Order: sequence, then C-alpha cells, then structure tokens
Amino acid sequence: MTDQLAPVAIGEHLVGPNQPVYMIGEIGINHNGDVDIAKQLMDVAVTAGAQAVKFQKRNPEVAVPEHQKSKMRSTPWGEMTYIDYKHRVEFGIDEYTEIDRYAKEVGLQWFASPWDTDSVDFLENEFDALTYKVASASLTDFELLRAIAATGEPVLCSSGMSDWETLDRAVEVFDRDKLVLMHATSTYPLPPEEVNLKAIPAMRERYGVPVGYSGHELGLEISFAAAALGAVTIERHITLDSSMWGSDQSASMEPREFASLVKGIRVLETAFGDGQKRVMPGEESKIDSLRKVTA
Ligand SMILES: C=C(OP(=O)(O)O)C(=O)O
Repeated sequence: MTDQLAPVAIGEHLVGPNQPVYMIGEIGINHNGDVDIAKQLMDVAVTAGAQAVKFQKRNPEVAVPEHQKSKMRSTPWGEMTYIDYKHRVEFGIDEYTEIDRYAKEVGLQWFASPWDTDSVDFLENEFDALTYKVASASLTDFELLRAIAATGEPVLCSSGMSDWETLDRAVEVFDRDKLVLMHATSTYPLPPEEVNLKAIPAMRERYGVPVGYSGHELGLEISFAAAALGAVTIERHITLDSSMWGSDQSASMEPREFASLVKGIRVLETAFGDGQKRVMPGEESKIDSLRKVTA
C-alpha cells in the first residue's frame, strides 16, 4: 500500500513514497522581520540540501485576538503593543518579492502557512503559490481550509493538537490527490513521550495519502526515525543562532545541525533499498570465504 501511493507534485519536486524526502527548513517568524536574515536562512537551507523553506503569513489585524492587541511587549525594537510588534515582524509585498526573487536565484522552493483568508489571497494573487501549508493551529478553521482548497494547489496539512475526528473533518475539505498530511505534536520543545511516531503509518493507512512529519523536538534521531517510518517530507524550524530573540528560536536547529539532518536523511534514502532479499555485490566474495556449505 505504502509504495503504491501516488506522489504529489510540488513544482518540480514529487513528494511521496520512493521519492527523495522533501526537506523543509521552517523559517516561520525566525527572520524577526528582517529580509536579510530570511535570505541567510534560505542560504542555510540550500547549503544543507533541503528542497524548500517555509514562512508564516498573517494579516495581524485579523490573526491577533482583539483582547491581545493593546497588550504591551518588550521587543528588541523597544516597548510596543502586541499588534504593533506583529506588524513589525510581518513580511509584506516588498519582502516576499525579494524572497521570491532570491529563491529563484538560489534554486530553492518557498511557500507559507497562511493563518487567515487574506493571507491566502495574498499568496495566491501575488505569487501564484506553489503549495500551501496548513498549520496545526488552523486545522479547525474551516473558512481558511476551504479558501486554501479552492486555490487548487497542493496542500501540506499538519495535524498537531488533534484527534482522529478533528483530522477526519479537515481531510474531507481537500482533494486527496493533492494532499500530503503531516504528523505533528504541537509541544515546544517536544519530549519523546509525546512524539507518537506510529501515527505516521496509521495516518497513511486511514487516509490513503502520503504522510510527512513536522517536528518540534530537539536533536536528530526522532526525525531520522520518522523517515524510517515512511515520512515523505520532514519540516524542522531553522535559525541562524538559537540564542537570538524570538519565541521559536530556542527550539530551532542551527545551520550545522540542519545540514547534518538533511545529510543523514539522504543516506537513509539510499539505505532503504527496495526490500527484495538478494545477495548484494559486496557480499559475493564473502560467500566463498565465509560459507562452509553452499546451497
Ligand atoms: C505552525 C506551523 O506548523 P506545524 O503545526 O506543523 O508546527 C506552521 O506551518 O505555521
């Protein structure tokens, strides 16, 4: 069943069984509103050998709850209201135009998780988005899910903070031929006892679509195990320096660690093989030297 699932095309990349794992560097809001930092993070993804980077797009006026807007916050740019801070770190048309240009220059895909329908319109109308990510937090926002589905683009849908019933209802909205689900647990940082990697094959069986993994743990081994369980895409947060200011920085991977992850995943892709039991070329001479009785 796993190997028979059709891959989903995201631009020139096929995401599915027997394809290279689609590695996503989640920049999210780790650019702190600075397009130069975003471009340095794109370089990190290219150097590591990832296929894509991801951002988060919001209209702060809609995305920030009314009662939070006037709360004061200390930021590297001084004391400001929460809504002013959200505007300060949000990229608009100029920054995304530069990101789009730079992505083409360095040969990297980019996309975003829109957190409101205005952001879907922005990404679709201004950039003809390659694909959309559904953040776990948005899984029950049916107006948003329907707007994303209506674009007709492929969808990477995350699944943290949800049970089967919640996920069943969200999956119904999308065309399964263009859907990749992503197992996720929305605990930051994610402790091993809450990872539940066996959900990857379980989701694949239940919905008959390729399943990937959006990880918030520290370290490499859980993402390696996700690939071994058939994750077709792996997304991890990246940062230039995990001590930088910002809510996601400390649970993000620094450049060398992300490069080690992608390198290790590429080794695993080769090592998975095809499952046919046969004598490998390197073993042939060993039959002669080690086996006393031959069949
Ligand atoms: C928060 C996001 O994703 P996830 O739920 O996979 O962590 C996101 O894509 O914006």
